[in-house]
Amino acid sequence: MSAAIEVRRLTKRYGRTTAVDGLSFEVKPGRVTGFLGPNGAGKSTTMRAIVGLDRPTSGEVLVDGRRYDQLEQPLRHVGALLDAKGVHSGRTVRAHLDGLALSNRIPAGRVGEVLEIVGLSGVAGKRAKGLSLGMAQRLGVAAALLGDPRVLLLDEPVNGLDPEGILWIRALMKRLAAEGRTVFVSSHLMSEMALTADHLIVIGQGRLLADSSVTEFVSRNSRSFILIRTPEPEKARDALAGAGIEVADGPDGTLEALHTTLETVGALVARHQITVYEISPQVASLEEAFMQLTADAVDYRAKQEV
Ligand SMILES: Nc1ncnc2c1ncn2[C@@H]1O[C@H](COP(=O)(O)OP(=O)(O)OP(=O)(O)O)[C@@H](O)[C@H]1O
Repeated sequence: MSAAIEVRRLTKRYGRTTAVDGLSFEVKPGRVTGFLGPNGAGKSTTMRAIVGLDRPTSGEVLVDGRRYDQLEQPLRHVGALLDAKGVHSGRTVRAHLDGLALSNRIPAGRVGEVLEIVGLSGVAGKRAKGLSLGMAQRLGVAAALLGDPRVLLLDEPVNGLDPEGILWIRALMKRLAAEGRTVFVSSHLMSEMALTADHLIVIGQGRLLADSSVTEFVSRNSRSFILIRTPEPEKARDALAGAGIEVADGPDGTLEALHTTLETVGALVARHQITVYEISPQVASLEEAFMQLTADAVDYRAKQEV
């Protein structure tokens, strides 16, 4: 399937700060693609470049094969939720969406539909600027959906939502992807992406660190082992080595048996009559894997050219 978003050698500098540094990747339809990176990694800058709000210093970004400013009716191609702070309009929720529909030649009837989708029909007459952050997020999503676009960009949509709102946005993103749309969603939380995304683009300091399915990312980056706590570490180490099992030193004098199973280690210590206080399977969390991958790239000020 061809890509709906193509980022090609994108670089964006603000003065001496390089926010995005030669970044290339593609986002495909029919799945949720998570855009992950620590604070200041360049996610928002990349998303703003996709919808033409930031001009690349070099490189280009295409949506459906064209630059955003070449799209005839951009809102019908791509819908974006970029500013989590919500709408400051003094108009009502419905009037705000009516205005957007009118200026983008979208039939007025669509406003009622999107209000229904985001669950705001009941507050359509309320002033937009008085909405809670969670409701403002929903209004932002309604605006993004207004043109029934095939491509959706959501910058940290979970921010400010309560648990029910979080479940709602996750389900909505999955549904939109299942309809064959391209859903590109940023987050600085790996745990959130693990629950929502099918595919991951990971960046740090404006550069690509990973472009893979979530499953691949987990198997490549998470470390699992059998933890052994024993007063006879030397004996245990010899027994494991004798059975061809790789063993590493863990914290507090523990041992870590790699690429093996709980059953194998259990049978081995029994056969060698080794006293053990604990044998347990351990899996490094995805969050740890992500922190590990991005550790060198965390820099809240981004790279300064000297
Ligand atoms: N308009 C701007 N002027 C100057 N510097 C900017 C501007 N926008 C972004 N930056 C800088 O570019 C870098 C990348 O910022 P960006 O907001 O794209 O990162 P991010 O990954 O979205 O981070 P966060 O998760 O904190 O939103 C940061 O160092 C930021 O300070």
